[in-house]
Amino acid sequence: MEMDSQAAKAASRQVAQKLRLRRSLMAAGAGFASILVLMVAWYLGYVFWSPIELIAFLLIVSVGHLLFPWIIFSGRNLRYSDPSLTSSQLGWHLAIGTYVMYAAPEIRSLLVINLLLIMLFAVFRFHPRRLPVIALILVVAYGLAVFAQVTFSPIDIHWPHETLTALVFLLAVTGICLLGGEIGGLRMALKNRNAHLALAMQRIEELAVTDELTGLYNRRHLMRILKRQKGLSDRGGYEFSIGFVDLDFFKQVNDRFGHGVGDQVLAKVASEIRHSLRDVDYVARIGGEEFVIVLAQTAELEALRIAERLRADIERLIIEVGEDHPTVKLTTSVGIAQYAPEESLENVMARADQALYAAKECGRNCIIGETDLQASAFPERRPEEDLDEEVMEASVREA
Ligand SMILES: Nc1nc2c(ncn2[C@@H]2O[C@H](COP(=O)(O)OP(=O)(O)OP(=O)(O)O)[C@@H](O)[C@H]2O)c(=O)[nH]1
Repeated sequence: MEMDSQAAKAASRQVAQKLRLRRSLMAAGAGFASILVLMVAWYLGYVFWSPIELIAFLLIVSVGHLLFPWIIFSGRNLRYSDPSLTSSQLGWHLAIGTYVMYAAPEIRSLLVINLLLIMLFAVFRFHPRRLPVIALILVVAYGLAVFAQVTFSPIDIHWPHETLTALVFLLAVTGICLLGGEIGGLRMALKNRNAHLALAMQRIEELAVTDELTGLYNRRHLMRILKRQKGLSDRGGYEFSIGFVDLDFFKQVNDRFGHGVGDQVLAKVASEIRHSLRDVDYVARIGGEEFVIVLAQTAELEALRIAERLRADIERLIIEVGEDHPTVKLTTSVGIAQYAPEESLENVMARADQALYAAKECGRNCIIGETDLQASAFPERRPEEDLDEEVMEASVREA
C-alpha cells in the first residue's frame, strides 16, 4: 500500500513537471515570436539600434528565453518554493517587453499587445486577488517606457498618439483584469471541487477495502492480498502462512451486554490484533467474530509463535463496556496453515479453518497448526455441529 501511494506521488510529480515544461516552452515560443517581430521592425527602421546592439540584444534574450525551460527540464526548479517559476518568467518577459517599447516608440501601440499577453498569462496562473497588482505593475512598466523615451530617447514623443495608446492599454488591462476575476473564480471553484472529489475518491477506495466496524481489511481485499502472496510464493523462495482467528463464546457478550456493546468489543479486539501483529502482516475481518491473519514471509513454526503472542495479548485484554465499569475478558482460538506453492487459496484456507475447528474442539483459547492436525487424531470439522455447552462457562466474565 505504501509502495502504491509513493508510486502515485511520483507519477503526479512527473505530470506536474511536464505541464510546467510545456507552459514554459509556450512562453519561450511567444518570446521568440516577439523577437521575429522585433527583427522585422528593426529592418523597417522602427528600432533605433545598431546591428551590433540588435545582435547583442537578441543573444541575451534568446538565452533568457531558453533558460527557464532548461531549469525545469533539469529539475532544478523543484528547489524553489514556486517550482512553476511563474513570477520570474513573467518578470523576465515584462522587462523585455518594456525595454522594446522604449526602443521602438513609433510602434509602441502595437507592442502593448505583449503586455496584454502577459496579463492574460497571469489570469491563468495567479489568484484573482493578485490580478489588480499585476495590472498595476504593467501600467507602471508602460509608464516607465514612456518616461525613458522622454528622458533618454533621441526620438520625440507624439503626445496625442501616446495618450490614445495609453487609454486603450488602460482599458484593455482593466477589462482583462475584471474578466480574469471571473475566470479565476471559476478556476478556484473547479480546484476546490477537484479537491473534494479527490477526498471522496480516497474515502470510497478506503470503504471498498475496509470493514466499517473495525477498520480492518474486508473479505474482498483479503482475497486480493492472498492472491498477491500466492503470486510471490509460486515464483519460489517465498513462504507465507495464514491464521483463522475466532473469538471464543462471543455470543455471550451479545447476550449479556447487547449488540452495541458487542460491536465495541469487536472493534477493541480488532485493534488489539492489529497491534499484536508485525507491520508486514495483514488482518481482515471475514465475518462476525472471525478474522484472518496473513503472515508474510512466515513459515508455520514462526506463524505459531506469532499466533501464540496474539492469543496471549487477547487473553490479557480487559475491555470496559459500561458506566458502572463492567468489563469483558475474551479468549480466542487460532488455526494456522502454511501455503504450499501452486496449491489453491481455497485449499490453504480450508486447512486453516480445519485447524481452527480443532482448536475449538480442544477447549478453545489455544492455537493449532496444520502439522499438529495431521499428526494427531483431531476431529474432522462437521458443519452445523452443536458446541459443547459445558466448556462455554467462564470465558466471558463480568468484573
Ligand atoms: N455485536 C456483534 N455481534 C456479531 C456481529 N456479527 C456476528 N455477531 C455475533 O457473534 C456471535 C457468534 O456466535 P457463535 O457463532 O455461536 O460463536 P461464539 O459464541 O463465539 O462461540 P465459539 O465461536 O464457538 O467459541 C453471534 O451471537 C452473532 O450474533 C457483529 O457485527 N456485531
